[in-house]
Amino acid sequence: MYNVVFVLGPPGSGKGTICAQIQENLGYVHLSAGDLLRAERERVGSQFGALIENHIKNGSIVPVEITCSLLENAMIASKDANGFLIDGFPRNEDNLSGWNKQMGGKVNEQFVLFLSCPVDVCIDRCLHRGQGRTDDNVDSLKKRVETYNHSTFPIIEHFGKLGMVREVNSERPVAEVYNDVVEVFTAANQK
Ligand SMILES: Nc1ncnc2c1ncn2[C@@H]1O[C@H](COP(=O)(O)OP(=O)(O)OP(=O)(O)O)[C@@H](O)[C@H]1O
Ligand SMILES: O=c1ccn([C@@H]2O[C@H](COP(=O)(O)O)[C@@H](O)[C@H]2O)c(=O)[nH]1
Ligand SMILES: [Mg+2]
Repeated sequence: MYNVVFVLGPPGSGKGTICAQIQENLGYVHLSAGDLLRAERERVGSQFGALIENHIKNGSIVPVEITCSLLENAMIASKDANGFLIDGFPRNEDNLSGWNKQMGGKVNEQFVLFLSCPVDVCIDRCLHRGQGRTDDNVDSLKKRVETYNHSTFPIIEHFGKLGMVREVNSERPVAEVYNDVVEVFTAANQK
C-alpha cells in the first residue's frame, strides 16, 4: 500500500516549491502531474504530445487515463519510498473517479495539503517564474485560474467534507509555509 498525499492549490501557490523541500527532508517522493505530462509531451514517440500541449496551453485537463498511468508508473519506479506527494492532481471529477478506479485499494490516502494563496499573488508568481513554461502567460493563466475555480476547488471541497484537508496559507515566505507544512506531516505520521 503506497502512502499518498495530494497537494492542491491554485497555479503558482507554491506546490512544487514546498514538495521539493518535503521530498528532501521527509523522504516522500514528489510526483508533479504537470511535470510528468510535460515529460511525456517531450518524449520521442509519444502519441500524446500534441494533445498534452493543447491542454496545457488552454489550462484544460488531460484525460485521466493518461495522467493516472504516468503517476502509477512513477510510483512503481520508486516503490521503496515512504510515500508520495501527488502534486496538482486530482484536478476535476474525471481525475478523481479515474484515480479511484485505477488506484483504489492500492493506496493509503493520508490527507490533502491545500496551499491557499490569493489568485493575484499566484498569477504574479507564475509570470515571474522564469522557467519558460508555455502556459505562464496572461491568456493561459486566465484559463488555468478558471479551471482551478470551476473544477479543482470543488475537489478540495469534496475532500474537505471527508475531513481530509489540511490548509496552509502559502502567501507567506517559503520558510514559514514550510514550517507549517512540516507540522501537518508530523501530526499525520504520529497517528
Ligand atoms: N511562498 C512563496 N513566496 C514567494 N514566492 C514563491 C513562494 N512559493 C513559491 N514561490 C515562487 O512562485 C513561483 C511558483 O511556484 P511553484 O512552481 O512552486 O508553484 P506551483 O503551485 O507548483 O505552480 P503550478 O501550479 O503553476 O505548477 C516560483 O517562481 C516559486 O519560486
Ligand atoms: O493532473 C493534471 C496536472 C496537470 N495538467 C495539465 O498541466 C498543466 C500544468 O500543470 P501544473 O500543475 O501547473 O504544472 C495544467 O494546467 C493542465 O493543463 C493536467 O491536465 N492534469
Ligand atoms: Mg507546479
